[in-house]
Amino acid sequence: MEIESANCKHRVSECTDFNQLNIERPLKIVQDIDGLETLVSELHKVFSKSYVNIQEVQKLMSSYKSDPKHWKKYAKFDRFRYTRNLVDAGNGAFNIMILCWGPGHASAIHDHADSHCFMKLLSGSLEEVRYDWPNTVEPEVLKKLKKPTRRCCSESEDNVVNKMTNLDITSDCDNCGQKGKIENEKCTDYEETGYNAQEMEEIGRTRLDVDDVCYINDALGLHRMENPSHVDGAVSLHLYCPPFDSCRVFDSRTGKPTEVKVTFWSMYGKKMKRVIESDPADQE
Ligand SMILES: N[C@@H](CS(=O)O)C(=O)O
Ligand SMILES: [Fe+2]
Repeated sequence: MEIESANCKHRVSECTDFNQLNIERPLKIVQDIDGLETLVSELHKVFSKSYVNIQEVQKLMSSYKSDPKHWKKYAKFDRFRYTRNLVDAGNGAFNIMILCWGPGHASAIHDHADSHCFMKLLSGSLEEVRYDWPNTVEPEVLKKLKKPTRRCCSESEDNVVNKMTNLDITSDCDNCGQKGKIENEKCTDYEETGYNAQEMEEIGRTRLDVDDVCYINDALGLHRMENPSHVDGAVSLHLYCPPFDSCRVFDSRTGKPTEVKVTFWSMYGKKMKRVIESDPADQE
């Protein structure tokens, strides 16, 4: 399947072919959408169709040239952590928001709740750090991809060939109780903490410059974003489809996931009342 035919109106795990999701590099195309409002209305047009391909969304986002006068009313910073500022709720099909990163602000390692995530840098610079999924957590998309596993009691000799990641979740065999290989080999922390801890593996870093667009979904791994500047803020534009209001954050030392709510700092340019709860804005 070609990249053009990936329908991002659906959750990532509902896509029928996963190879096309692998857009790893920031896209650099400069065209001429002349304002954020125009971009949003173009996105509405695209998402009113039943079939929306990933590249179409990426191209649209690339076609808009960032200009602070278009988005400054949404750019509300906090001293302590990055903020999420809703621009448009996309008629329920997507949401688009502006994230403001103060100097040194970073997100925790997180997933994207089985949604497609497009991101464009509007100002400053950001670094994306990608991670492999920890062996102990299986995302929806990989459950779908997984072929029948070889069982230790030899009911099935099917080989598991997982092309997307080395995800390897093993557990005791239901029939004979034999322990999974990974569990036997890597259980040093398990007895003390009750959790099979494993340091998370970094699989790549990408520096984003202004107007670059990149894309991630759970099939491609986990990530965290960081504003590497200790002086300047950064502003990014994020589009999620379908929209989500919670995701998982991961402890980089153990891979342990925690479900967190994601909230908005402002909506449509108006600051929200402060609700104290955790989200992926926690610093490393
Ligand atoms: N996905 C994160 C921002 S980022 O670090 O990609 C969020 O929506 O808060
Ligand atoms: Fe993210």
